[in-house]
Amino acid sequence: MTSFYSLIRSCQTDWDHYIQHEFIQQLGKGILDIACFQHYLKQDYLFLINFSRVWGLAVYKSHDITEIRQSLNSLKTIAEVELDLHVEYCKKWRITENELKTLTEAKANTDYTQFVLDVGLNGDILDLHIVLAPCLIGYGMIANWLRKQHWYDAKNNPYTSWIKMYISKAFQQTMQNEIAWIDQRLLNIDTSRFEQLTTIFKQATQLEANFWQMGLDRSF
Ligand SMILES: Cc1ncc(CN)c(N)n1
Repeated sequence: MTSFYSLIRSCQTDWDHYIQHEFIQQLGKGILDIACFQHYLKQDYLFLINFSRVWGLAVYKSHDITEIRQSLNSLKTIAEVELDLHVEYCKKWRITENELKTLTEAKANTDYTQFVLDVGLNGDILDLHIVLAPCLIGYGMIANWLRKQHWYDAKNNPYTSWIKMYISKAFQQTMQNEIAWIDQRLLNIDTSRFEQLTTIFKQATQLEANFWQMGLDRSF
């Protein structure tokens, strides 16, 4: 049976590279250079703004009022809650709001958001959810993977607060709801449609891994 996990299996090597990326391993061990994490956080502010635009697109692409409300809810959560939390979180890492507003967008960031927006504009609501899946579901799975590692020492790790956001019940529940939504839509698709979706999923997964690499290299 085709399910969300079939998408992962279709690009297992890329998926593992993303979930277990060097950036994540160093973060989990608490040895990631703070400058790399700060660079990542700054770029992620720009990413979240673009990400909220994509949910706006999902509102437009929705089939019915239930889907409209669902997408609107995601848009509101990012624009009204997550972005404010991100700005506050950045302050703890000595990144000012002014700095966030005057950032230059890194290539890995532009490439990723451009791809997501292109898929969103040209595809349907299912394409949109699939292109966003490595982002939404991937971070929850990264947090779960980190939790399973023996070297995760929560007390002495400066990045524990970041990991906790994605281990949280609220985030894990959102992730499970998204997996269920996708599973439902994958039930009745044919092989060629599934192949289209695997191409989108694989590319988005690679672009997420590039985002980690951008953080690690502090590149623009
Ligand atoms: C680049 C990226 N990907 C995913 C997430 C988690 N929604 C994020 N904050 N930033």
